Amino acid sequence: MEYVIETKDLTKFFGKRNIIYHLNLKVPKGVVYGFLGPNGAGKTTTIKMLTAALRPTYGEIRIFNLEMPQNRVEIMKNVGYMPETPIAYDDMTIFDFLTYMGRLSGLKKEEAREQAKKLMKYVGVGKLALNKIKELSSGQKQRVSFASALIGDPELLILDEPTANLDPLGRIEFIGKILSLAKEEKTIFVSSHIVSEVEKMCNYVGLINQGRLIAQGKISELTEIEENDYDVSTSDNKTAIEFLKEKPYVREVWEEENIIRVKVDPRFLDEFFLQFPKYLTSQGIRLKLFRPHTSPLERILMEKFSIGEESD
Ligand SMILES: Nc1ncnc2c1ncn2[C@@H]1O[C@H](COP(=O)(O)OP(=O)(O)OP(=O)(O)O)[C@@H](O)[C@H]1O
Repeated sequence: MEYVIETKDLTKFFGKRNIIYHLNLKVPKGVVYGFLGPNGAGKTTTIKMLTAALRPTYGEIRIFNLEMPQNRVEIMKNVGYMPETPIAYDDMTIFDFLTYMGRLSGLKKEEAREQAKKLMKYVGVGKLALNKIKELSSGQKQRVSFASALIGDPELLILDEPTANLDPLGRIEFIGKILSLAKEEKTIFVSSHIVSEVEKMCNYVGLINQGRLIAQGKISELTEIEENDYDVSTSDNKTAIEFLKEKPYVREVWEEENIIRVKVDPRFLDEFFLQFPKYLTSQGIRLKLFRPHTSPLERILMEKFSIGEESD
């Protein structure tokens, strides 16, 4: 397997505090890798080491199979990086900032200007081109920072909580953009603490908690275990519940705020899946909602993270 990012025993101390413990990240080419963990888990610290903004205490980092930080300049030519706190060039206009960043990445003046215009439009700040960075809202700054990461059409994007300041519509738009970049076979490493967002945008995940990698792999493989609790809503819940109560494979069934909760014997999930919708159709009852009670990734998180346990 070809890994775009690979770390071996990556470890970071701040003074005596061990913040990152023996992290072995493996990010295959062409995946959208969600680096998921709660506040303070160590996501930003890891990302800063990946982009050579911070030196590891020990451990190895290879990006495009080159060692970081020794090959920083060569590696970063092909990496678009969006830091957690974006953009220090407060007095520049958006247009000048993106043109300048294009020039720094080696583009000619005209190319840099053209690219800046295209990217401003792409991330939805075209109308603000002549506004200074310091006049922007944090969501607008985040859009500009995303544009800056896309300069030069890099193969790898490293994005640190890119949606943190976006409004709900901005988040949906952003996820759409990540999905279309994924179609172009870019590798995208994106940190987040929002499970639903990672589920929509990523096909790979690394779960980090208190500086340790707890699980890593394809989301579809990690979440393979079947869920036994389902949420169901129909156009006639009363009849649906009567049917379910009769079935030996239904362990429990009850209704909460118009949603039927069903606990199914895991050995007979197939029967449930086949018989229940068939029965509803035969009775002319419409199925409005049918989903596992807990989202698969959320379930993994709950299993793997010791919830409620405070770090030192
Ligand atoms: N320069 C530093 N000196 C000392 N401790 C630090 C430093 N930077 C980060 N830390 C500590 O390292 C831990 C991990 O922080 P980090 O910012 O990497 O977490 P994170 O997962 O990105 O969190 P968030 O989701 O809140 O951004 C925290 O406990 C933080 O207090």
